[in-house]
Amino acid sequence: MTNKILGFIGTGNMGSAIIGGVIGKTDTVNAYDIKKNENLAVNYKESIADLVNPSGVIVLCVKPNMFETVLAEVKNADYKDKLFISIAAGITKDYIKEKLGDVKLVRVMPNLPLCVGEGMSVVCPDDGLPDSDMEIVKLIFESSGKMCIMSEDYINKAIAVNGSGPAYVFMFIEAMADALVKNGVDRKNSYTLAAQTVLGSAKMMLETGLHPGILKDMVCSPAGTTIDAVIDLEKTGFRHAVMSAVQKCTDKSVEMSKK
Ligand SMILES: NC(=O)C1=CN([C@@H]2O[C@H](COP(=O)(O)OP(=O)(O)OC[C@H]3O[C@@H](n4cnc5c(N)ncnc54)[C@H](OP(=O)(O)O)[C@@H]3O)[C@@H](O)[C@H]2O)C=CC1
Ligand SMILES: O=C(O)[C@@H]1CCC=N1
Repeated sequence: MTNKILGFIGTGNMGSAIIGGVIGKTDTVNAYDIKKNENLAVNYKESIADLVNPSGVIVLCVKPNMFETVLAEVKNADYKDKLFISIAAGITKDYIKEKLGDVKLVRVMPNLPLCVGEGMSVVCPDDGLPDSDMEIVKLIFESSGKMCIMSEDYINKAIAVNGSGPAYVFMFIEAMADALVKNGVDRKNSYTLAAQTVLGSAKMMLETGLHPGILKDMVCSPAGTTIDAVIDLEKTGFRHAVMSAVQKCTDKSVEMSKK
């Protein structure tokens, strides 16, 4: 529990996912968005200045292309001693400090599964950030999943797995389900089979701590069904396709960070 007032700018996919985890863990959650999400139990303010002035912590959850506009409005408020948390891809801490000066700043790359309490957030704090501020960051991002602390130097690499990765996983689930549908299984059961299989496999790896190769080998019976699928996946370049996609995503993050 923190007695700091949290203020969210942007309550779309990610703003609302993060808010969902912190509701009840702090006295007040305020928000500003150009359109209100009536399903969120937050106090919407009418302007960015109205949001920033009473807040102790400001979480920036707008798209990267809105940062210039939003930070210009933040500058019209009482913002100097506040803690800022930015979750945007491609917006560096240097960029924010260029606009706001030397504010207390933490860059975070969270992911969409925060909205079901199974998020993975990469947290890049400023050197020397007070422990009390770090406690708030932990409160926010550990309420809806796991977090790890890294230097900002690694954030473009991390984004390509924890930030963007859910999209690839959803595609994998969809592909497995489509294959079931081709073989006559109904859609609903196909999605449940595919999604629960991904969930269970991920949970097993995290809970056992075993190497993924060992777990894969446990599924591949000699002359059984799985090894035929594994050989086909290797032939069609499955693992290369994933590694190449992750690299493309990293390259895009680096490119976005140059602007
Ligand atoms: N989606 C994801 O999986 C992840 C996204 N991120 C980062 O999170 C950030 C937000 O992404 P996401 O939640 O998906 O985006 P959304 O578009 O869902 O949410 C952004 C919200 O901000 C609103 N908005 C636009 N302009 C302003 C403004 N000037 N002031 C206040 N609110 C405004 C948007 O309204 P409107 O829709 O009307 O424009 C929208 O409601 C991005 O920077 C992204 O890089 C990080 C990790 C994962
Ligand atoms: O696609 C994007 O730019 C954002 C960042 C990570 C996930 N979605």
